[in-house]
Amino acid sequence: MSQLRPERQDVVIEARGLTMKYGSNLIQSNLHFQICKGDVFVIMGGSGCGKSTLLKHMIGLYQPADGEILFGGQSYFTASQEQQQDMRRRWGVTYQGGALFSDKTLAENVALPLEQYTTLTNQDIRDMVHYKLALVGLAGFEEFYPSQISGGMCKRAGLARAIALDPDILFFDEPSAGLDPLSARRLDDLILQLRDSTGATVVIVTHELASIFAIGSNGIYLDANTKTQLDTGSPQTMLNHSKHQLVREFLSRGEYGDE
Ligand SMILES: Nc1ncnc2c1ncn2[C@@H]1O[C@H](COP(=O)(O)OP(=O)(O)OP(=O)(O)O)[C@@H](O)[C@H]1O
Repeated sequence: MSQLRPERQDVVIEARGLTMKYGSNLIQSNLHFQICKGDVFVIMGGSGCGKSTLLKHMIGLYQPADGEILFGGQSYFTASQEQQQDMRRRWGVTYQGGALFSDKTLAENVALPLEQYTTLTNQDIRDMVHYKLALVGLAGFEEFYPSQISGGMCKRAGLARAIALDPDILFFDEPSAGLDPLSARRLDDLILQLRDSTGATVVIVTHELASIFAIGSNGIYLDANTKTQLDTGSPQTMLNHSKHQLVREFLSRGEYGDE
């Protein structure tokens, strides 16, 4: 089993004995990890090991088969409806491709959570939308539809929507999938910049080794065969010191795996 980091005061998310299943199909069992404030926590592992599934459990889309995920000590599934709404309000989620509504402009897309969760006036919402789009480098694109901008811009617009409510935790599923290396790098920089300017904690599913090392401060490696975590900690530490050859191989694209 992997090493847990020592207990820290600023733990934002903690998984304890988390087991995830679809019906009777076991995906991962007995996961333990801690994510601290300001971490960029990377969920890693081979195809189909359950990375997206873990993210979906974290945001309350699926209930653990066993164990729990705690946010500041509170499980989403034992929280009251009011607490659940409050938790969701503090999460910003972006899916692959940005998942924008194609029949809405960028401004309308970013305005949605503000309309849903706040009592801001229309003018305040317009100002906030303008500010958030400017933060991700999309000032002036308010009236564009997703089909009129590039894939990278769509992802940035998705990010603007995710940060609309100034979330404490940002969740990303494969944010740079399909982007050219330069755009992927810019997205990484943007994620770090937003983390630094908002103080948010970031949880990210990614296959991109460059991203893993550029932005990951902490993470977990899930194994599809044994259906459990092989390691947790910083990607660099795992690369240099993981006792699992598979983890070192994964993080070095096969070049650093020999025992
Ligand atoms: N809604 C679902 N219902 C049933 N099985 C599912 C569901 N979603 C995913 N699975 C299965 O769970 C396993 C893990 O899927 P998941 O998408 O979490 O893996 P992943 O590590 O994110 O994969 P990839 O790297 O290929 O995106 C896969 O075998 C997948 O077929």
